[in-house]
Amino acid sequence: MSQAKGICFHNVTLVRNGRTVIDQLSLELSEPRIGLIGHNGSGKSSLLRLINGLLPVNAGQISVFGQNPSSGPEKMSSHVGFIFQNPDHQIIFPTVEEELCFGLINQGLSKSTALEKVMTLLSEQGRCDWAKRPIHSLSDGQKQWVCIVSIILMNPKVILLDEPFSALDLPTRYQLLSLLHDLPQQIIMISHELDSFTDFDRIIWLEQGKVRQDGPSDEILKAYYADAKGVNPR
Ligand SMILES: Nc1ncnc2c1ncn2[C@@H]1O[C@H](COP(=O)(O)OP(=O)(O)OP(=O)(O)O)[C@@H](O)[C@H]1O
Repeated sequence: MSQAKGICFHNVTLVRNGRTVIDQLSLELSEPRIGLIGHNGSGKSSLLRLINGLLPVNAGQISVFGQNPSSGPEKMSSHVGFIFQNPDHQIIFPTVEEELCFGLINQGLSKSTALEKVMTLLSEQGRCDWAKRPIHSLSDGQKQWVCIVSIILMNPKVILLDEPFSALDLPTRYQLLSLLHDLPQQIIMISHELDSFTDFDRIIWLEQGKVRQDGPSDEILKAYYADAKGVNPR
């Protein structure tokens, strides 16, 4: 298994509640933009959770930039940022400023340096006035923006997004997609909104914890649509 360069799965199996949900999966994930698709329950979220150590493997090995995710999500946080579907599962502080400072302070920055970084980024985004805003006053899209920005501040090597747009309207989705589009980090994203994968390098289609198809996004999305419409019944 090649190490250090990126994310590698070698014969990985994950069992949840007695059911095999990732089945002897071997993958190298090195492209800058990778999409994960598949029907409900096919194992997409489980796969992302293996990468940042939220779930431990039952068999096989995973290497994430040379590190074993079994060291746990906190240890992985300098390499891996995770954005959940529901921002309320991620946000823990009452104001935007406190939420954004938290990860940086966890990474060892002083409170004042963390605040300086947060204010610089808010200013770059034209949102200085957001610093003191109570989280409960934000819409779902605005909360998701805070989650994405909090991950960007921590500067991980890869950002994992688990259906980040499912509760958002179209304009908010496009704003967040444009924010993600310009980031230098590798992105691995799950979405059922397939037009979110415009410009992605690679799409992996999961089925029952195995790869059904894997390749350039146009090709795989076309096959997925055709399958869903029953054009290519198996
Ligand atoms: N917390 C859990 N405990 C036990 N089993 C779980 C848990 N979450 C999911 N599973 C099981 O793991 C399998 C894969 O689920 P997973 O959430 O990874 O699929 P998914 O492809 O992300 O689905 P969806 O598109 O519905 O989000 C499913 O069979 C599901 O029942």
